[in-house]
Amino acid sequence: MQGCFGFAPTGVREQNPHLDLMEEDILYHLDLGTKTHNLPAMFGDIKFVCVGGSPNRMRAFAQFMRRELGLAGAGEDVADICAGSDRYAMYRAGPVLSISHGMGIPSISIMLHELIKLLHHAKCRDVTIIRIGTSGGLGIEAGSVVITDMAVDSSFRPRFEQVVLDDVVVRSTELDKDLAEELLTCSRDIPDFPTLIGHTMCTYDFYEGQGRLDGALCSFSSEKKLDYLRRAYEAGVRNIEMESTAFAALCGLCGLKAAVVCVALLDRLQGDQIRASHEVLWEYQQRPQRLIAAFIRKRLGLVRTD
Ligand SMILES: O=P(O)(O)O[C@H]1O[C@H](CO)[C@@H](O)[C@H]1O
Ligand SMILES: O=c1cc[nH]c(=O)[nH]1
Repeated sequence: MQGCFGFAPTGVREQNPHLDLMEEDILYHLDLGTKTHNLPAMFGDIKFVCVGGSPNRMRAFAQFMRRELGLAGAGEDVADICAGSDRYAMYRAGPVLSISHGMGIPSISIMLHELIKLLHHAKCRDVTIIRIGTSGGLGIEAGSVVITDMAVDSSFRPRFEQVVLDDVVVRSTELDKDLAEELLTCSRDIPDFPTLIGHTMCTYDFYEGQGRLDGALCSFSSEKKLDYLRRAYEAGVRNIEMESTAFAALCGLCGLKAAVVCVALLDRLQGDQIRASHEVLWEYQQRPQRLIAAFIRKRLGLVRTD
């Protein structure tokens, strides 16, 4: 079959027949390409891909993973593989790739198209991809980590609508249930913060789209906001962010086992503004990273000696 992607042992689920007709594939926003780079040599052994909004977070995660995996060069700065492009940043730590995706669905979609093609060109197999992000919690304590069982849209439906030409194509947002359970099991070894499984609501906006009263525009009352957030809670939503439905849809269609793990920066039933200090927020951001490091170490059969 032409232009197929099949990272999971179960094989192919999506195809782009045009790709095989192209002599060269330029991954413009990553500043990589099939003629300019030896992608199988650079990335063929990648087994885990972790993505998150901010370049600094993803650099810190790669440095942290180097230490956690006991790799040579741990403690030194890591090089940005996409330094020729200032759209996204990409770092490596052994079999782990750490990439930033910016904010919102358009930004993560562009990155994922190019990343998935990169993994395909590099002939990667059995890749697990995890979004490690931040979110607004719903009825949960700030600092809690939510492992997403289902990514839902702002009407609490497990679907992602992609406009393709002049059609709206509806895609499933199912995530890998076994992977979510495996992550929950790993979290039991990290007692310093609560971790739970729940639905994650993905919106197109941080302010009106997430029912905030503190944006430049707001046309609803405090009562309407709370009614909406309470209905979301009753539908099983435990946190709100801005990429999970597109992430789940694209990864699922391309055969990647995917998970979303986000820390809650606040409880949206209590307020809208993020008031925690930079130090507290930095520590919160590290919580999903610690959980994923424990998961990767376990998958690689590494035993803690410290
Ligand atoms: O913390 P990250 O992963 O960037 O993601 C969350 O933070 C951003 C909003 O502040 C949105 O992109 C949302 O999804
Ligand atoms: O409330 C929040 C916090 C982080 N990210 C979001 O998308 N929403």
